[in-house]
Amino acid sequence: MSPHDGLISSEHIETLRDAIGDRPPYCSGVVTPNDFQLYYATDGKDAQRIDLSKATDNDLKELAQACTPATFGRNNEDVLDESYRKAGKLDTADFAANFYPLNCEDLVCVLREHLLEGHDTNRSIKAELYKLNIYGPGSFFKAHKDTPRAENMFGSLVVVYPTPHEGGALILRHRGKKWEFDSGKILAMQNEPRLSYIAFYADVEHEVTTVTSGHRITLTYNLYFTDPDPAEEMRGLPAIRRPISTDPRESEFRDVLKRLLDDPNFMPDGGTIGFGLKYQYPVKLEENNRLNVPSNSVSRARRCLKGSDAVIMNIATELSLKASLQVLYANDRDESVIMMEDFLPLSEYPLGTDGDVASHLIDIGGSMTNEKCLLREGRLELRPSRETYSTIKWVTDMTEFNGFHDPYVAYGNQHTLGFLYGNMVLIIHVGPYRRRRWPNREKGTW
Ligand SMILES: O=C(O)CCC(=O)C(=O)O
Ligand SMILES: [Fe+2]
Repeated sequence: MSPHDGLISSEHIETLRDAIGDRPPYCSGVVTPNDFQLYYATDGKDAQRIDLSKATDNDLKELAQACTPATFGRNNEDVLDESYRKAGKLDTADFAANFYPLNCEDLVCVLREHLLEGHDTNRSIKAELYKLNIYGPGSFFKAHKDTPRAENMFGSLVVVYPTPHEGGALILRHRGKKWEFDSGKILAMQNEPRLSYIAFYADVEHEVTTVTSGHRITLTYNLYFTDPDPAEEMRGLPAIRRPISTDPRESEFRDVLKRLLDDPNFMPDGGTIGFGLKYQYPVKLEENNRLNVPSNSVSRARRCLKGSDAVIMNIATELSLKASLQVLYANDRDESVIMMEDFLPLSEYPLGTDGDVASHLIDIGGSMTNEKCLLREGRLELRPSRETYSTIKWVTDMTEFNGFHDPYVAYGNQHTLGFLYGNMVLIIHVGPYRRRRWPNREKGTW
């Protein structure tokens, strides 16, 4: 037995993992709007109006004819490929509908209670109308993820009109699980015309199965957070003024973590706990970024943490633990990992005879703290540290989807092209037991 065994037992890890729980990454429901009118006008033709609660076949055919084939995002461009997506679309300039999802109390309530979690529940949100789509017989949209339009975009909302249709179910897949939202069936079960809707997080893969009869007409919206993270705003306020959340998941995680911190057998000498992020956050290293200028992807992700990722971060911060998002770079020479506070574009670097990427990261990260990375409040941005993967106690495994392959050219006795793989994770530092009993509030760490 190594002397480190028992610092954190598998039961400790299980307890923490269970306390975070798992929720589906979507919510759905039906609503009754004021009306079902749709106005549209394309190609300089007269404007048309249809009531989509009682549209005739002819109305729908005319609407379908006014639409153009729907494109989709692939490798940063909009492409038309009917083997991947077959549907019609109208752009927002060409139609108007008398429906405003965020004026709809029921919908907002479901969104807040079943999709947004923890501190996100009360954040201001914005729904931006994106397209009208029409899926006639034979239309479909193969599996994809929606293109994030901005850092604060957290999801998509699809609203389906009650025009009868069969097929055209939306299938969602996330972390090995699968869900189905069959708007045709849901709407057929209602005893009056309604809209059915589904909202899901941006990193959830989804597809629309083939429509076999009728027309499936949808409005799609991009969903954004419009205010700063309240937890961010709270930082710096005395601990006593932090609101105590009533979210059941937060209180469970808080209770479990507190109990463990009070347990002398839990990491008696302190240590580092790691969590794989459950949701995906955009990582952007701009091509024109100057060599070795940090990308700020981590600080952007930090402001927009979702679901259980936000729960862990908020509770750890509330308990004065040192918690942060870090980028782990695996060293190519040994078991060690380099923990950085951001992704670091590394287009070129000199490879000395005994150099390796990890040492280089330490060097440039270290030099950056002195020169370029003094933040507004005097906090140093990039502080690299060397750990080994196994000294971090993983409560949930590191997930692949917050990683980034950065190609670099190394100059040694020959040019080589390498790839550096960085992965964003949530790290909590736990102090030794004797210090946890008298937390050093001034330093803000246990
Ligand atoms: O129509 C739907 O249910 C989904 C449409 C979609 O995935 C998209 O527009 O990106
Ligand atoms: Fe989509």
